[in-house]
Order: sequence, then C-alpha cells, then structure tokens
Amino acid sequence: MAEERPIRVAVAGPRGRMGSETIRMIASAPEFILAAAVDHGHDGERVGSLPGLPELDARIYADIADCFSVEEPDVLIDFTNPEAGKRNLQSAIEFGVRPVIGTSGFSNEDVADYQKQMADKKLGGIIAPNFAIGAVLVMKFSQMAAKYFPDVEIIELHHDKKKDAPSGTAVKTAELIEKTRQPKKQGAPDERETLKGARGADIDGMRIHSVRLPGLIAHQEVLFGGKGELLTLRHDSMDRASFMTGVGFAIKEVMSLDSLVYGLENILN
Ligand SMILES: NC(=O)C1=CN([C@@H]2O[C@H](COP(=O)(O)OP(=O)(O)OC[C@H]3O[C@@H](n4cnc5c(N)ncnc54)[C@H](OP(=O)(O)O)[C@@H]3O)[C@@H](O)[C@H]2O)C=CC1
Ligand SMILES: O=C(O)C1=N[C@H](C(=O)O)C[C@H](O)C1
Repeated sequence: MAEERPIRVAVAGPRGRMGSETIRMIASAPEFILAAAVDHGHDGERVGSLPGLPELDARIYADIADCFSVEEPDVLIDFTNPEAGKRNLQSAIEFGVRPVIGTSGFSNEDVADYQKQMADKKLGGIIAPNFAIGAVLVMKFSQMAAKYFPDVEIIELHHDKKKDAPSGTAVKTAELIEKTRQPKKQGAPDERETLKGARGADIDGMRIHSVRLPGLIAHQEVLFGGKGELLTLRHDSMDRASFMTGVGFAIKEVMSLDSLVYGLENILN
C-alpha cells in the first residue's frame, strides 16, 4: 500500500500561546508538515527565526491569499482573534483550504453562514471552542446532567491575558445544556443585584461567571444543584499541551469531512 503523504498545515497566529504550541506539535509529528505561517508581522521571515519556535524553514506570510496560492496547504489552523479568524476562515473557503479554527468569539450566525458556504462547496472544516478532550467530555456530561438538574451555573477560569469573556467553551457548554434542560429562570424570582454583574451573564436563565487571574491557564466548573445535593463537573488545562491531542485529531479528521463541524464532540467517537 502506498505510504500517505504528510498533511500540509498552515498556522495563523504563530507567535501566540496556542499558535506556537501548535507549531511545536506539528514539528514533532511525522504525519504533519508545516507548510507556512500567517502573521500580520514578520512577512517573508522563516518560522525558525521566531523566538521559542523550532528550526523550521516554513515561510511567514502577512497576506493569507498569497500564502494559500503559493503554498497550497491542505489545512489552515487559526488561533488569532475573532476579527482575523473570520477573515482567515473566509479566505480558506475561497481557496478550498480546510479550516480548523480554535479562535473563540464566533457567533452562532457566523457559524451558520460558514456552514452554508462550506456545504455548497463540500468543503470540510472544524470550529472547536475547546480542543482538550477532558473539556469536551465535561460539555457532554453537562448535557446529560442537565436533564435531571435544570439549575446550573458555569464558572470559567482563565489566565489574565485572555481577551474575551465569557469563554467560547462556557458558551458552547451552555448551548449543549440548553438541548436537554427545561427552560428555567434560576435563583429567587425577586432577586436583585445590588452590584451590577454580581449574578454573572445570563444564557437562557443560566448564569456564567468569568474569573481572570495570573497563574491560571483554562479551567471550567459546571455546578448542578438539586434537592439536598450538588453535582460539580470540573476540567483543568494545566498546560497548553492539553489542547494538542484534539488539534492533531482535528487535522486528520478534517481531511475526510465535507462540511463544517462546530464542536469536537460531534466527531469524537
Ligand atoms: N479552541 C481551543 O481549544 C483554544 C482556543 N483558544 C483561543 O485561541 C485564540 C488565541 O489564543 P492565544 O493563543 O492564547 O492568544 P495570543 O494572544 O497568545 O495569540 C494570538 C496571536 O494571533 C496574532 N494575530 C493577531 N492578528 C493576526 C492576524 N491578522 N494574522 C495572524 N496572526 C494574528 C497575535 O499577534 P499580535 O499579538 O501581534 O497581535 C498573537 O500572536 C483565542 O481566541 C482563544 O480564546 C485558546 C486556547 C485553546
Ligand atoms: O483563551 C484561552 O486560553 C482559551 N480559550 C478557549 C475558550 O474561550 O473557551 C478555550 C480554552 O478555554 C482556553
């Protein structure tokens, strides 16, 4: 049987916390090859010249269209910010490059729009609010638990450099819970906040609380309250390596998809 060629991957956001971790993972995986990086600075430089990155010869492009037309990668990985991520994803669709998007902050309307465009082109892609397998399991377990415990509050805790709140993971967890939970406004019917924000953000009557502190990486607790009992589901990413099993899995899976999947839970067996 013919040996499969490595999957050619372009990474947007190579200097970032997640982009750099992804490049280190790709460099150590014989089944992948770094085709290029996309960064709004450092145009024309080599990835290996960036601090903390492995000695790779792949070129950095400021213009993603140039990157796609010259390097013809199979897959784009994006860990940037919502504005750049949307531009990059749109460009990937135009060039027929399979997007694997980890960047958080996409709305459901954005996702639906990309799903339509990609279904029309039969292009595979993945948007995953969280690539850590344990975090995905907490989402699935939360969806199960909410059938029996409609009173739920989510506490997400992250490093203090994180720009968006609530986390994409917390929003996706709430969306999955909504599928099984009877709609309910929680807390006392006549509760009032004497300090604005004290009860957190409201999704369908559920509450999400966002903690930002140095020392944290990415953590989430989902608390379910019942008569005389409390169920707590918790996941901790202690290192960004925790996301790489899911990123590697997504790169391989996306090669055989023909539509855009939103959430790793939809492709984990
Ligand atoms: N799905 C998942 O499992 C995970 C998702 N995330 C999400 O990934 C995203 C990135 O997180 P993180 O790595 O911590 O953030 P960082 O801020 O560390 O990295 C983002 C990088 O993107 C760069 N960037 C900005 N604009 C562009 C552009 N137009 N083209 C290319 N690069 C650009 C930034 O450069 P500069 O600083 O110069 O602007 C920066 O180097 C966030 O949305 C976060 O929520 C994070 C962890 C896990
Ligand atoms: O910014 C982060 O760090 C993370 N962002 C993602 C999110 O918003 O859910 C995933 C993970 O929680 C880490």
